[in-house]
Amino acid sequence: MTDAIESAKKAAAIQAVKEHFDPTATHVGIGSGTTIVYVVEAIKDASTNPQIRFVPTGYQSRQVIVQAGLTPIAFDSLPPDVMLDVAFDGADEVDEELNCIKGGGACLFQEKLVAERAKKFVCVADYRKNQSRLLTFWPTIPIEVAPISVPNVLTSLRTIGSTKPELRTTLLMKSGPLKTDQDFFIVDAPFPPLLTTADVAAGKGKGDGSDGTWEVNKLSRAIKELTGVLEVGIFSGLNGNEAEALRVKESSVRTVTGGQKPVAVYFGMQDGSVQVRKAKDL
Ligand SMILES: O=C[C@H](O)[C@H](O)[C@H](O)COP(=O)(O)O
Repeated sequence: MTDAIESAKKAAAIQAVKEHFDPTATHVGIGSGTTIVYVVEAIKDASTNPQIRFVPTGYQSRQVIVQAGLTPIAFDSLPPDVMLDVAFDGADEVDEELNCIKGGGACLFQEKLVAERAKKFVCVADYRKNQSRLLTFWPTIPIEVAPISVPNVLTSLRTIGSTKPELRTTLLMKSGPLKTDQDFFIVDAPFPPLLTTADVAAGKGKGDGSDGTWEVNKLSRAIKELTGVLEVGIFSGLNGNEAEALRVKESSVRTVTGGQKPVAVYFGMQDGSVQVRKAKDL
């Protein structure tokens, strides 16, 4: 990585933590990847609560927490009524409606669990991830699948318009598929650049695959429906604020599922500045 990219990640992390981390927070989600390391550094400097607990999104994430001298708590040992004050994570690509592609580093299932458990989910990234449509620069949708289902899932993905979906293999000396924290595999599926909901409303395509176009949410649901798919690396739909507002409006029972879309994304730019893309209601 160049110094410019690393500096961009760090600048974005510092600003995101400054604006979204309450030093008295009790439970914070920590995502995976290289950018999150700068987030953890900034949180360590800012936290004033010795009782704070950090929920990791996998092995690497837990290592980052522990190496920073902070205390991890497993996702499944969270008391049922506890929502995370905030969850931070990286992203592989973000569109102008704040939909994200994640899973470039093979972490997406636990990342989605943690994002949905947070009152607010905040992403931090460098300028390469800042695009108007998903699948502009980042080439594929990462999908976590049960090993035995790989042939079926590949066939189904081709049927719904993915040109050349592939099982992700390790880049190391050994051959064979890469395994996730769940011991599952990752399939990377390319599609043409995805439409936003605004694109569909403007008549730029049906977005349901029938005319060769896919809208972000529709593609995410279509892939998730395939038997053998554990989770899709598209984070879309509601953000935490929207999910909470819907619960209040419908007087619905609180479920543990919040929003999976970030309320804000911080992009570190090449010139050292930080560009922030926020949800309308923030
Ligand atoms: O699988 C990995 C995660 O989704 C990461 O958060 C994502 O790939 C971004 O990673 P990085 O910060 O290293 O670009």
